[in-house]
Amino acid sequence: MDFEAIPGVGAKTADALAELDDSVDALETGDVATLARAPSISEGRAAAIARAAIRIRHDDPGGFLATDRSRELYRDVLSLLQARAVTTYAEKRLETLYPSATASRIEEVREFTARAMEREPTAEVRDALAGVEPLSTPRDVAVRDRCLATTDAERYAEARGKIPELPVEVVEDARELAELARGYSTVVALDESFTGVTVEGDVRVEPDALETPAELVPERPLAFFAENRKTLLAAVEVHQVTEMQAPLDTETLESALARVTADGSVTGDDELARLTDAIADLDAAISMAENVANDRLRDAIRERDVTIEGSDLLSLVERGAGVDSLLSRELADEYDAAIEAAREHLVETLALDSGETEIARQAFPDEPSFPVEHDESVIARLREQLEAEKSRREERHKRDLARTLADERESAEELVRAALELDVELAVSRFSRDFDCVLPEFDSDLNGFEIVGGRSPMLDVEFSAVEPVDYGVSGVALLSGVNSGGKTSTLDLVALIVILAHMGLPVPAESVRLRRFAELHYHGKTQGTLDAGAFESTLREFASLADGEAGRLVLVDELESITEPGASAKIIAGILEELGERDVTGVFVSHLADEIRDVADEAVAVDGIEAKGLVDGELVVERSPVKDHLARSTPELIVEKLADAGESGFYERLLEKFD
Ligand SMILES: Nc1ncnc2c1ncn2[C@@H]1O[C@H](COP(=O)(O)OP(=O)(O)OP(=O)(O)O)[C@@H](O)[C@H]1O
Repeated sequence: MDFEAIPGVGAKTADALAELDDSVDALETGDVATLARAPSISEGRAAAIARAAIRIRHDDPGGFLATDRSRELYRDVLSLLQARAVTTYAEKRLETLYPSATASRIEEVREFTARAMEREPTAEVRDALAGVEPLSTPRDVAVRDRCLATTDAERYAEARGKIPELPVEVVEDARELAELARGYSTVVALDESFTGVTVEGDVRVEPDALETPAELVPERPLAFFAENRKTLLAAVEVHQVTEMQAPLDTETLESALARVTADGSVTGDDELARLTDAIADLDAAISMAENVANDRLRDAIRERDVTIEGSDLLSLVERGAGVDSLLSRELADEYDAAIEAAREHLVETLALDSGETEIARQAFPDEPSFPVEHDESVIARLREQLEAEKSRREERHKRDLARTLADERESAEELVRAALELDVELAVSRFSRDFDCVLPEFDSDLNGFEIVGGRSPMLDVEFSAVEPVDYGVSGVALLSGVNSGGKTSTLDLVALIVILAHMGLPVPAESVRLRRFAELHYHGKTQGTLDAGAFESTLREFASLADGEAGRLVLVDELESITEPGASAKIIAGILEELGERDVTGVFVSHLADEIRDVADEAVAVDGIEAKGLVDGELVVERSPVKDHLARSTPELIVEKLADAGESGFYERLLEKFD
C-alpha cells in the first residue's frame, strides 16, 4: 500500500507505518491503537491518519467542521462518547468517527450504529472488558537448555537462520556430541550420520527438525499466548457473558491458558511442580539434613561415657590420629543412624524419586566424621539431574500445548479484536441510552432540519432536567427571544445534532429529519464590540461565508455584538439576503430581529423563544421556539407585568412604545 497517498502522511510517517506488520489492516479498520505502535506516531496522529485513510476510501474531501466553534463542539461530543468506553482502544477508535458530508461514510457508520444500539452495556460485560487490552507482540524467545548440533557448516547457517531461539553448535564427531549432551538437557543432532550413535544424555537425531520449528521451539508459538494470557482470558469472558459467537473453542483455549504462565513456562503438572520445588528447596533441605545428623550425633556423644585404653590414647597422641577413628570405633551405630536420618530427611523433603534418591544418598559420607558435612559435588549432580528432568518434562508439555494452540493464533487475535470492537459499540450504545437517542433520518427534500423533543446533554443542568426542544428551520431564519431563554443552547443543540447525524451516530431527540449538509459553520457569540481592525477581519470572514458553496448550515449567535446596533442590523440583513439566494440553511440568533426586518429588502423569517411569564422574579420560558413569531423581550415582559399591576399609568404608556 502506498502510505504516502494518505493526506498528511510524508515519507517518514510512511516508513514508520511500513514497520508495522498489520498497518494495512489497521488503516482499514481504524485500529488507532495498532497504528500508534509505529515508531514516533502519537495516538492523536494515528487517529488523524486513520481518519484520512477512511476519507480516501469514501472519496470524502473532509472539512465538514468549518469553524472553531463547530470543531469545539465535535470535541465535546467525542468526550461524551469516550467517557462511555471501557478500554483505551475504544477511546482511540472512537476518534475515527468524524462528521462527514459523504453519504457512503455516513451510511457505513449508521450500519455500525444500528448494530451498536442493540447491544446491552451491562455491568458484567463492562467488568470483563476492563481486562482486555490490545494484543502485544511477544519479546524474542531465547532457550538455553536445548541446542542443535551439526557437523556441516551450511546446515549450521540454515539452523541459525531458521531457529534463532536455540544455540547451534558445530561438532566433529560422536565424542563431541556426547560432550555437548553434558552441558544441555537436550541435544538435537541434525545429521543423518548420527543415526544409531548412542551417547549418554537426551540426544535425539532428527535430520528434518528444521522443517518443524514449533516442535523444536514450542516456546515460539507459546510466547504469544503467554504474553497475552490476561487479555485472552478476559476476551473469552467477554464472549461468554455476552453469548457472542467466538471464533474458537473458548473452553479449549481457557484450559490451555490455565497451563501457561505469563513468563512462558508451564504449570498444572504435579511432577513438574515436584521438580520445580525440589530445585528451589535443595539448598535449604541439604542444610537441614546436615543439622538433623549433627544434632543426633551431638546428643549421642553427650550421653556417652567413653573409656579409652592407654594404647589407644597413645596412638591418638603419637600418631595424630583423628577423633574420627575413635568415633568410628565407639559410635559407629549412632553415626549410621544419624546419617540415615539425614538422608531420609533429604529424600522426603524433596520428594525424590528412586533415581534421584540414589544420588542424594551419596551426599553424606559413609565414613564417620563430626560435624557431618555434605558433599557439594553430589548436590551439584543432583541439581543438574533435577534440572534436566524438569527441562525435558517442561519441553514435552510445551510441545503438547503448542500443538493445541499454534493454529489458534489468528482466531485468538480475532477473539480479542471482537471484544475491543464490542467496547466501541457499547460506548455508542451507552451514549444512546444515557441521552435517549434515536437514529436521525436524512431527507434530501428538506432544506434544513426538523428536531422534535431535542435535549442537549451539554447544558449546565442535569440531563433529566433538560426541557425538550422542538425546532425546525427551512432556509434562513432569525431566532429571537428573552434573555437567558435558551437561544444559544438551541443553536448548540442544532449543531450537536447535526454533528452527530453526520458522524452516523444517534441523536438526543425523539425524532430528527434533516438534509445532508455540506459544511457546518457555527459562529459563537463574540465577546464585546470589536475594534476597527478586528471588525474588518470578521466582516471578511462573513463575506466568504456568503460566497461559499451550497448546502451549508450556518449558525450565528448574536453577531450584533461586534459593533453598534444600527450597523449590525444592516450587516446581518445583508448576509441573510446573500444566504437566502443560495442553497444554504441558516439560523441567526439576534435581539435585533425587528431592526433587521426593517432594513432587509426581502421578508425575513423570525422565530421566537417566548417567556410565558414571570414567577417570583424568574422568567418561565417555553424552550421550543415559536415559528414566525417575534418573541417579546425581557424588558417588555417586566413593563407589562408592572402595567398589569396598575401601580402607575407610566407603565401603561411605556408598554405602548413596545407595540
Ligand atoms: N432546554 C433547556 N432545558 C433546561 N434548561 C435550559 C434549556 N435551555 C437553556 N436552559 C437554561 O437556560 C440557561 C440560559 O440559556 P442560554 O444561554 O442558551 O440563553 P440565551 O437565550 O442564549 O441567553 P442570552 O440572551 O443571555 O444570550 C442555560 O444556561 C440553561 O441553564
